Amino acid sequence: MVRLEDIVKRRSQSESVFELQVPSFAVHPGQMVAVIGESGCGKSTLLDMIALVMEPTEVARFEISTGNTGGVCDVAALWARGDEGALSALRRDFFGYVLQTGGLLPFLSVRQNICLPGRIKGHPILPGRVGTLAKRLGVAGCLDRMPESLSIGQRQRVAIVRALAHQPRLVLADEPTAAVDKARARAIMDDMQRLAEDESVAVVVVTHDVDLIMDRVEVAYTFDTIEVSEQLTRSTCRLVKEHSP
Ligand SMILES: Nc1ncnc2c1ncn2[C@@H]1O[C@H](COP(=O)(O)OP(=O)(O)OP(=O)(O)O)[C@@H](O)[C@H]1O
Repeated sequence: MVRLEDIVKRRSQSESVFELQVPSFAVHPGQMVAVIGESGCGKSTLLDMIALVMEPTEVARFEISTGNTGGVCDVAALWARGDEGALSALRRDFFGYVLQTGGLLPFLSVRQNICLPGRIKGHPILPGRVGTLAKRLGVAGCLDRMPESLSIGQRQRVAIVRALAHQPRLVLADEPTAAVDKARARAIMDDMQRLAEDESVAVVVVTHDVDLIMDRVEVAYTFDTIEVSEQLTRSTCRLVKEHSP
């Protein structure tokens, strides 16, 4: 569904340069892939490139399969010719996002929060879908409440409903369980994994929590980071797991 090969991203800050190398990265429909590693190793940089919000510095191959008919979009070519219209359309239609702290707007009800991305994107949400997803994630009773009256765990579950409501093909989750305790984190990861399988949605989860994620995913990537010189830090993304859980 998403395939990256030989991608490099260089980020400069005053005198120092951080270089992320991604020899190979892939995620397929129905699969949950973990991206793990220490703070500063490049997890968010990789996620931002996959989300098409950060342009790679060098790229050999960056492809997204856009439909069930086998259509493949050459993202590298879109970046190369600065086709912002096509990139925006992909961002709008293809992705769902789950953020670290839920990111719900406090002045909208839970239901309005869930429906907002679909409204902004101009994608009507199928009748009954919000209720069905909310029921599956145990937040059906929260739909007409305001976010402030929900626990942190409930807010994260609502954020997952919101990410999936408009039927994206790929969900990007950046530390989705950082704000909840271990038991809730396990339950939320299990829910995301089951939903990914049932809906044939691909999920990329960025997390520090190796114990939490490794038993749950078929595929995981991490980073080898070295200080090449005082000025240059190089981090290389590599596969650490590729088995059935
Ligand atoms: N805006 C920026 N400009 C230049 N360099 C940056 C910028 N943001 C981050 N970096 C550098 O890029 C490197 C990777 O950052 P990134 O945020 O991808 O790491 P991370 O693994 O997601 O970290 P964390 O787990 O702490 O969120 C870091 O060394 C950081 O110093």
